[in-house]
Amino acid sequence: MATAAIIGGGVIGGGWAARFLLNGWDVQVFDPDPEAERKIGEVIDNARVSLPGLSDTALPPEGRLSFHDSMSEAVAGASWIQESVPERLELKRKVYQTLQEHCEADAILGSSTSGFKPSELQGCASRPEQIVVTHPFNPVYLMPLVELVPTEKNAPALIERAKETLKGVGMFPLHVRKEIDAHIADRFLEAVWREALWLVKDGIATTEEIDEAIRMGFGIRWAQMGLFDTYRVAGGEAGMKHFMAQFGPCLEWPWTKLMDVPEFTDELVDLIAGQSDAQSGHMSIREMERVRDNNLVSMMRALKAQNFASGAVLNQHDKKLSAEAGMVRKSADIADPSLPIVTQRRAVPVDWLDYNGHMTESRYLQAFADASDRLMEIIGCDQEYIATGGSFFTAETHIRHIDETHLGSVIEVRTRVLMAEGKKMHLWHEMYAGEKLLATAEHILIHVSLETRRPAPFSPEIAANLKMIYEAQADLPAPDGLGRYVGQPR
Ligand SMILES: NC(=O)C1=CN([C@@H]2O[C@H](COP(=O)(O)OP(=O)(O)OC[C@H]3O[C@@H](n4cnc5c(N)ncnc54)[C@H](O)[C@@H]3O)[C@@H](O)[C@H]2O)C=CC1
Ligand SMILES: C[N+](C)(C)CC(=O)CC(=O)[O-]
Repeated sequence: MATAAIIGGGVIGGGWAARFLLNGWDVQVFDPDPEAERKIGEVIDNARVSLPGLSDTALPPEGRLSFHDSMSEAVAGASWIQESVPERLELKRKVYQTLQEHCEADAILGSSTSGFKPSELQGCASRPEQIVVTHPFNPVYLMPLVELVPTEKNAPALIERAKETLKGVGMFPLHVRKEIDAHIADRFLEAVWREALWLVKDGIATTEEIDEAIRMGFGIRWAQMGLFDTYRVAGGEAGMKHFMAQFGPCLEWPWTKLMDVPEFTDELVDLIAGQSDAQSGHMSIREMERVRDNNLVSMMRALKAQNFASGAVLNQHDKKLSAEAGMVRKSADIADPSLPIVTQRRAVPVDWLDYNGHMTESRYLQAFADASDRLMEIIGCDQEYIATGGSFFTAETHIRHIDETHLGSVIEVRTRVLMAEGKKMHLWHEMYAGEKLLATAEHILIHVSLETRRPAPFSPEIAANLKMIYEAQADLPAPDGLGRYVGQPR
C-alpha cells in the first residue's frame, strides 16, 4: 500500500487527503491546528459522496487515515509528500528543511503553492531535486488539473514518476515547462478576479451579476473547449485568423483595466463581502460545497459521455480502476464459472437520483444493460467482434425493484446464464449493495447480424463460452422471481 503525507490540512490539504485516501493510499496528516481532524473529516465525508460518483466502476478500498503530532512521524514511509501550508515563502522553506531531515530521499515533495516558483521553494533546501510544484484546484478530490512545475534541478525520471502518481489517483498533470509566478491557470484567474473587482468597485455590476455572466455563458464553454478552441469556432469557417482579425483591434480599445488592481480599502472589502453575503449568505459553506460538488460531478459525467476534456481523463481512470479491481473481461478470467459472474461494481452517482431521493428507475435498466454488455464482452461479443457484424439485441426485459438504492452506495450486479441456444440467450441479473438484494432483471437477448438486422446463429466462440457458463451454473437453484409477470401477486 502506498503512503502519502499531507503537511497542512486546510482547504487544499484536506482535499489532497481525500483524493489519495479514496484512491486507496494510506494518508498520514500533520497540521498543528487542533481542529484539523474535524475539518478534514468533513471534507472527506463530502468527497466520499461525490468522488465515487465520477467513476463507472468501483474505487479501490479506502486507505488508512492517521493524524500525527510531528512532521517526522507523518512522513515516515511516505513516497509522496504534499505540502499545503499557508502561502508564505519563509514558512514553506522552513517546513521543507524539517521535512527533508526526516523524509525518504527519493520521496516526491509536491507543493500546492498557487504563486511561488519551484526555484523559490528549492532555494534553501538540502535536496532541491526532490521538490516540485504540484498546484491543484479546489476541490482537489474532484478537479483533475494539477500544474506540475519542475526546474532543471528535478531529474526527468522524478518528473515522470510524479506524472504517473498523479494520473494514478485520477488527476491530469499539466507539465508547466517554464516556471513563472502563478503558473498558467492562476494567471487567468487573477486577471479575471482583478477585472471583477473593478466592476464591483465602479458600481457597474454586483457580485451576483458577475457570477451570472460567467455561469450562464463563457464558464460553460470554457469547461469543455477552453479558450483557444472556443475562439477558433467563433471565427466561423475561416477559423482563428478571422477571429483575430475581427476582435484583435478591440484589445486596444479602453475595455480593460487588467493591469491595475483596485486598492483593498475597508470600503471595497465591505462592499464585496456585503454583496456576497446578500447573494449566498443563506447557505453554509459546507452546503455550498455540496451544491458545487454535485454540479461538478454532473457536468464531468456529461463530458464522460462525450469522452471529451475532463470526461476523457475520467474514462481513462475508469479503465485502470476496473483492471486493478480484477473485473472479469473474458471467459478465461472467470475464477469459478459455477457462481454468478460479477458484471458491474460501481457507486451510485448524483445524476442517478430522482425527486424521491433514491436511484431513479431508468438507471436500474442502465446498470443492468451495462451488466449485459459486460457479459457479452466476456463471452466474446466485444467491440472487435461487433465490428465484424455480429451482436446482440435485447428482445425482452423484466425488472423487479426490491429495495431502495441510495447516493454513493456501491452496487454490484451478479449475472447468470439461464439458457443459451441457437440465437437466443436468457440472462438473470441480481443487483446488491453488500449482501442486500436491491433489484433483479431478466432479459432475453437475440444474436443478430448487423448487416441484415435479423437473428443469426452465435459464432462458435460465443456458443462455446455460453455453453461453458450455462453448464457450470446449471446446478444453482432457480432464481426467486424468475418468469414473473407484471402485477403477479407477491
Ligand atoms: N484555497 C485555494 O483555493 C487554493 C490554495 N492553494 C494553495 O494551497 C496552500 C494552502 O492553502 P489553503 O489550504 O487554502 O489554506 P488553509 O488556510 O485552508 O490551510 C492551511 C493549513 O496549514 C496549516 N498549517 C499552518 N502552519 C503549518 C505548519 N507549519 N505545518 C503544517 N501545517 C500548517 C494550518 O493549520 C491550516 O490548516 C497555499 O499554498 C495555497 O496557495 C492552491 C490551490 C487552491
Ligand atoms: C485563489 N487561488 C489563487 C488560491 C486559487 C488557486 O490557486 C486555484 C483554484 O482552485 O482556483
